[in-house]
Amino acid sequence: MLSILKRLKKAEWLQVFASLIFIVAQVWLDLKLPDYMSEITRLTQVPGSEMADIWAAGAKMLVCALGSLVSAVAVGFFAARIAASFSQRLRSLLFSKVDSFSMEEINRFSTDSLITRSTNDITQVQMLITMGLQMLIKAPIMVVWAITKIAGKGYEWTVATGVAVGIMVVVIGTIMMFIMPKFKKMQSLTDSLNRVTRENLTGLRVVRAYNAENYQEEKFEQANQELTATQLYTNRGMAIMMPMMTTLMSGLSLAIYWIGANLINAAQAMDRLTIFSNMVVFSSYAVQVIMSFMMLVMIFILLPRASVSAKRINEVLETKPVIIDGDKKEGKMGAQGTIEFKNVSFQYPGAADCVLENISFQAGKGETVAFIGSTGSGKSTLISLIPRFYDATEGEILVDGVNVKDYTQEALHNKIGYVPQKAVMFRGTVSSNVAFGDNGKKKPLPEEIKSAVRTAQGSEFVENMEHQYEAEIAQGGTNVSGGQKQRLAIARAVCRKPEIYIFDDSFSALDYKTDRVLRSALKKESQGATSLIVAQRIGTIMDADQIIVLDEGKIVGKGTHRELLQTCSVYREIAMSQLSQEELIS
Ligand SMILES: Nc1ncnc2c1ncn2[C@@H]1O[C@H](COP(=O)(O)OP(=O)(O)OP(=O)(O)O)[C@@H](O)[C@H]1O
Repeated sequence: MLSILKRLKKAEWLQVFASLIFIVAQVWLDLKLPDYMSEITRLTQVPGSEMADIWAAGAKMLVCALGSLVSAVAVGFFAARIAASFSQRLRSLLFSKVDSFSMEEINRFSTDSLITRSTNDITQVQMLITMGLQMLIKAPIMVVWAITKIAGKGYEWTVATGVAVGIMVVVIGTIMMFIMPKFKKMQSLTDSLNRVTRENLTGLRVVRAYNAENYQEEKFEQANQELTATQLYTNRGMAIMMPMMTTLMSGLSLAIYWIGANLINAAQAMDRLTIFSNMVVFSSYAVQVIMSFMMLVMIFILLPRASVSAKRINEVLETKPVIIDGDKKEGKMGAQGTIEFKNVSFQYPGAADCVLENISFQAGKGETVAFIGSTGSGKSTLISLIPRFYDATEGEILVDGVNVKDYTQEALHNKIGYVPQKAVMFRGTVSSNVAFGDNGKKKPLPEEIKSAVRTAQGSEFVENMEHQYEAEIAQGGTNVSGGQKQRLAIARAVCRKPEIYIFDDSFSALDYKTDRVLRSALKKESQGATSLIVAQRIGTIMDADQIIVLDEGKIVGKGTHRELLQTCSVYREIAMSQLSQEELIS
């Protein structure tokens, strides 16, 4: 918890200090009240007291109470401000940290846990700061101050208070011992609940189509049940604790009055009034002591969960991304548009075997290199190494003659137009999705956006939409078809005017005709740009300058379509399964 508080800014520490002053003022004013109460008690008992004196003491009491109220409001105000601005900053820090993560870190934490950490965990810390600042500081000051006030006012009462505090410590300690570990479990159970909910919502169509609602509900119920059981356990602990505390408080007041009654009985007549007034004051202070402990109990309720949350937030913030930026912004002179893999091998983090082994090839400027192979042969993995979604385990990948690790990621990504296997759309408009991101150049003009959509064969459907290029795109592109999403994703890459295109099976949702027309439009548009295309269809890649055939992570064939038909049995097999005899020899 403390390590996360190190991230508080100077201005926030100043506000903490200001709160401290108000808290001390509040405690002082609260502890002043019993003194006036004692004076009023004394005045009412002493014959011949002036009514005006009673009014004066009452007025002072009122001023103290009002002062305490103002201080409490001020502390509440500061606490809310500090907590809100601190959590706003934590959210931004987490967001940009997660943005800098490679797929390895994202997979390590899991998307669901990263969402819980950026939302629920920060709320826990925010709650602790809001409540804690008021209680955590106030309670100890109150306890110490109240104890010094009651010291010496009668050892019988002090013993009674000591016993009550002793009982309370034992009760709190025992209950905490049982419920603390449960608080720790609660956050990871929230992760699970998020995971099941997210999985269900993203896969809703499949869930419906397969009548899997019951199965999903069972999974949700299990996660929900576990979280509920843990919450019930902790809440029951708290439910026992609170009435015990109030009983203890009432018991202590009773004990103080009972002891007081005995002391008054045994005392001389002239001492009775002093004992009575001491008793009134003592019982007020003793209640304040117990109240302070109760406040600490409240903190104990929040603290374990918030400190688990703080630890989880810190884990993310302190993670050093495995992908470290280089400092180069430019490639080698004369090597622009070239890509070279030199003996590249790759193993997914935690996986037992290499997914890619000893991959070497070169792509010259303006060339099209295609990758084909059976499912799981490593095609997507291979091309994901170029934008450094992962770093190669062995070997080197050169873009424009420079190792990808030596570039700043921004400079590297500015060179690339990447179209993923599954087209990703963001909530916004057609234009905002096509002109997405930054490529280090000027923002594209509306004409350029239109031209990119035209190249991607998307003009017709976009212009048929209401508001055309300003038509709304729902989150995840749920209001456009799979093929339309792919076209917009391709238009996004075209609009970027990159040196290198990477198409990860990006033509699969297009019909054969559109696929062909799109590729020829793309060829015209992207003259001079190097293209790497992963495809399942031979038709898509037949014209490539170089086709690389992958099998179980190894290159088993390299050459043009015609060459491979002669030399590579794996390629021939794929080709024969897709093309007619005429197409094969044409
Ligand atoms: N994040 C990951 N962690 C561990 N292994 C992975 C991960 N992603 C993919 N793999 C494994 O790597 C291998 C290659 O996967 P990849 O997605 O590169 O294949 P592919 O040739 O593109 O397949 P497809 O044609 O089906 O898209 C597969 O065996 C897959 O199980």
